[in-house]
Amino acid sequence: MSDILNRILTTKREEISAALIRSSLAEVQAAARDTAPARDFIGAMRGRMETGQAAVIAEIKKASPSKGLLRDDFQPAAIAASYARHGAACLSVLTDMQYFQGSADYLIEARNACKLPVLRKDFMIDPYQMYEARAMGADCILLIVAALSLSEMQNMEGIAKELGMAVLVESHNATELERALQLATPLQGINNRNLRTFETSLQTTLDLLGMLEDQHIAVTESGIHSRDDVALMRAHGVNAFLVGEAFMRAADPGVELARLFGD
Ligand SMILES: O=C(O)c1ccccc1NCC(=O)[C@H](O)[C@H](O)COP(=O)(O)O
Repeated sequence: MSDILNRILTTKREEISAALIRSSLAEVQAAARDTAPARDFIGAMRGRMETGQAAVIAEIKKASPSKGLLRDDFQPAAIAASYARHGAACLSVLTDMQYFQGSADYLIEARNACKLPVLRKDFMIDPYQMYEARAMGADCILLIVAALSLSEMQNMEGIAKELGMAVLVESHNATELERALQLATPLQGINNRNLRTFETSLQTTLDLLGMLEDQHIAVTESGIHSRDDVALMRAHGVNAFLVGEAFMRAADPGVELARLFGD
């Protein structure tokens, strides 16, 4: 496991211990079950692709370990509304505080500002976080194969299903993808970022694509910056994208989405 992932996961374990003192598992489970039903994340993705469009998961991320602060003028509700106006299929909102300057409040504000389904982008290692995610309104959660055993992922996928949330499973290499493919979710994320060097290479997606089957949706994640990047992916049949930095650095993130993905 990379150093950065190790550090993040250590922080997550500390955060979960602290959260359990504030609210018990039973309390968070009750809050999750009291929340309005989840929006259809996979349906929104498929809806775009069925009409020949790219399905873009547009990310709301203030900062990142690899790039530091990405956006000073950070207003999640305004960004979400702009993404919705300019054709995003779904949102991804970073809720990790320590490494990404994210927050649960940002997810709540972004989701309230539009009708798009929302991914809670965080480092999920414990079922507690799944109930927390649903209680804050998340419609989808991320499972990072590098951070979890197969049985942990299967257990968490089962809880997501019970709560009506979709699962995006994320791999960085063929060994991870073999494990990811043992889950039921069609949403298979391939992350182009090497977590040791932080370099991104779209070749990672191209190398792993052949392992997926017709029922899967390949989501290429990280390092999409230009219309050429989008065209390269689409030429290889990849029509689902998770994009953060390129949008966050633009004056209007939604306008940049339309520029990268428009005809
Ligand atoms: O973005 C990082 O620096 C990072 C570091 C360590 C673990 C995960 C990290 N990023 C999470 C992501 O997967 C990206 O936010 C997402 O794929 C969007 O990537 P980009 O378009 O390159 O911002």
